[in-house]
Amino acid sequence: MTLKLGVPSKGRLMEKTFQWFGAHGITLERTGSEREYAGRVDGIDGVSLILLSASEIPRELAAGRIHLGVTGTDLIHEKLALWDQLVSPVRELDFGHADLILAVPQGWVDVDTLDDLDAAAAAFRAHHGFRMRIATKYHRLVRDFLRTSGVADYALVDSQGATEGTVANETAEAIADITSSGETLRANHLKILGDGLILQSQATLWRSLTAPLAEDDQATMDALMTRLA
Ligand SMILES: Nc1ncnc2c1ncn2[C@@H]1O[C@H](COP(=O)(O)OP(=O)(O)OP(=O)(O)O)[C@@H](O)[C@H]1O
Ligand SMILES: O=P(O)(O)OC[C@H]1O[C@H](OP(=O)(O)OP(=O)(O)O)[C@H](O)[C@@H]1O
Repeated sequence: MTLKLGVPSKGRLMEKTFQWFGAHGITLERTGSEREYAGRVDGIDGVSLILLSASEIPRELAAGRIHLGVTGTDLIHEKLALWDQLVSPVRELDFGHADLILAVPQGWVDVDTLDDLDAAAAAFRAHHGFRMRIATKYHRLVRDFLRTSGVADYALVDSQGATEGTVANETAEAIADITSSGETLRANHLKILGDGLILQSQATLWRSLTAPLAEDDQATMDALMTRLA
């Protein structure tokens, strides 16, 4: 058997994950053609590389189909109810930093806090006859956050990308998405609510609490943990 390590298959997260493991003497690389999702691990025996979408890594860890995986805190908390019973964080990797935030149009001059948003939501419904729409792909995290904050008069609209554009496109009045430099928010004339920080995320190495470990896998896991410590 081999220990299965799930890593994002493309983009910033893949490159930085490869660099991070490289700095610990473990070489991860893609093999085959540019479009083939195959990979190799050098520098430690008994580990195989599984290239996956960052958003699917939580599910694979939870199902025990991979033993270890790199993905953002945001995706683990969003995709897995009771995440701490299914996975455990091994190391925060100090890249992929992003904040999940709630933002409204810059033109909403009277709305700077969640209390303001709550008042605006009630006024919006009275005026338009439907609930204020918040576009996001983080349904669980946003619902939990707004429940705790006492905001109830809204409807979530699913947006799997280009979320900041939904306000200009008039498919939503507010958004909840991740931000890092803030440029996408500014370019789309949105402002973050003063108390609108939902979650701070970064790329993290997670260990599955459900993946079965054969005896030789356990030895490989111990060796890997020592190398990454
Ligand atoms: N601008 C950013 N700066 C820093 N981290 C980011 C940024 N955008 C996304 N991330 C982080 O990268 C991780 C993957 O996000 P992304 O949305 O790119 O993945 P994905 O949609 O699952 O990818 P795929 O298209 O393969 O499904 C998340 O944990 C997210 O927090
Ligand atoms: O604060 P910034 O540095 O501008 O980064 C934030 C943007 O980055 C992510 O989008 P991504 O590039 O992954 O594209 P997406 O909108 O299709 O998810 C995120 O969804 C924001 O739109």
